[in-house]
Amino acid sequence: MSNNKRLRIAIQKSGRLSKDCQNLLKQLGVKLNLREQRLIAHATNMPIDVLRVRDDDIPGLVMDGVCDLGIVGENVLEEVQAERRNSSASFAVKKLAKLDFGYCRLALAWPQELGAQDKQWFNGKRIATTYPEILSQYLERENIDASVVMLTGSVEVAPRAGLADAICDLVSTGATLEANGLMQGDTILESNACLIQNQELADDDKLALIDKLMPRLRGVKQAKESKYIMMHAPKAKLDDICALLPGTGQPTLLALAGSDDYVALHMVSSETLFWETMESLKALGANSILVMPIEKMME
Ligand SMILES: Nc1ncnc2c1ncn2[C@@H]1O[C@H](COP(=O)(O)OP(=O)(O)OP(=O)(O)O)[C@@H](O)[C@H]1O
Ligand SMILES: O=P(O)(O)OC[C@H]1O[C@H](OP(=O)(O)OP(=O)(O)O)[C@H](O)[C@@H]1O
Ligand SMILES: [Mg+2]
Repeated sequence: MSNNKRLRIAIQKSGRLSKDCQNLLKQLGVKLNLREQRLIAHATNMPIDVLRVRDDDIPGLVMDGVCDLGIVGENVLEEVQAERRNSSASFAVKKLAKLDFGYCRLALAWPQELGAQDKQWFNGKRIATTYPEILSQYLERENIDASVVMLTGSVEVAPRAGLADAICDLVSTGATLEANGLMQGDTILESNACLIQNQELADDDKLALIDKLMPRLRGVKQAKESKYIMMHAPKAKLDDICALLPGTGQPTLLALAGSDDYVALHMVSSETLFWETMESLKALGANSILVMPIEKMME
């Protein structure tokens, strides 16, 4: 257990999740002095320390209580959980939130020249992956008798190198598969980054700090999805205009200096305005239509 009085958060040191994790902490109001080479960064305005490590180590650090919180891909979390379930190490964590970055999927792929294949094709084949536990569970579920070849990197070259017949790897744009002449098959897992907490965390001050950060996290997410919409709207068409606006929120109507026919209409919407809706609003006589991003929100 961490007996440090400061809340310890583990994030990826350098890789796909690093920038997004740093941005998130900044949006939550955590001021960090991140010097590139430092393993631990201390927040200057809250009792928080950020540990920067390899993503593979993050679930274990949180499960063992070395860190109180961690941000990691669900793919890595599931793999480590399955690994630890087989040994007698602790594997439970509390998933506090699924985050809106780090999206990727774990998918099967094989050489393009073999053409489309069904699941039965994998029987007797060798599949290279960095996620042996997740893959084995899938194979068992689907009743496929294939062998798993564990590689920690460059999985895409395995078929060409003769190390395996197929692969099971992370895909986001599909560019890496294409560059290696591979064809994508079933998705085994869809993954986002997530925020996890040590399950046995009992320190009241740390729990209170997490309780303070969680509404901020929700606020950041909500703000990202929301827009502030403003326009000048003809009074005579207000009902038609409101019917076109997304969401159920009531707009604010303000008098427009020098005009008896128009009002200024403002509203916070949970979604953006599509061009088509803006054109319809304009056709009803609205003008000066603005759709603006929102930085922070608290309801
Ligand atoms: N296109 C993508 N490919 C791989 N991972 C992605 C992608 N998009 C998002 N991710 C997520 O980012 C996580 C980290 O990916 P990255 O490639 O930086 O890991 P890594 O090479 O294992 O880094 P580390 O050195 O920390 O072990 C992945 O586990 C996954 O959750
Ligand atoms: O579908 P794509 O958009 O091409 O992304 C998929 C690739 O990205 C990841 O590797 P990454 O680039 O993070 O490098 P790494 O394997 O060295 O970690 C992953 O292992 C794939 O190789
Ligand atoms: Mg890693």
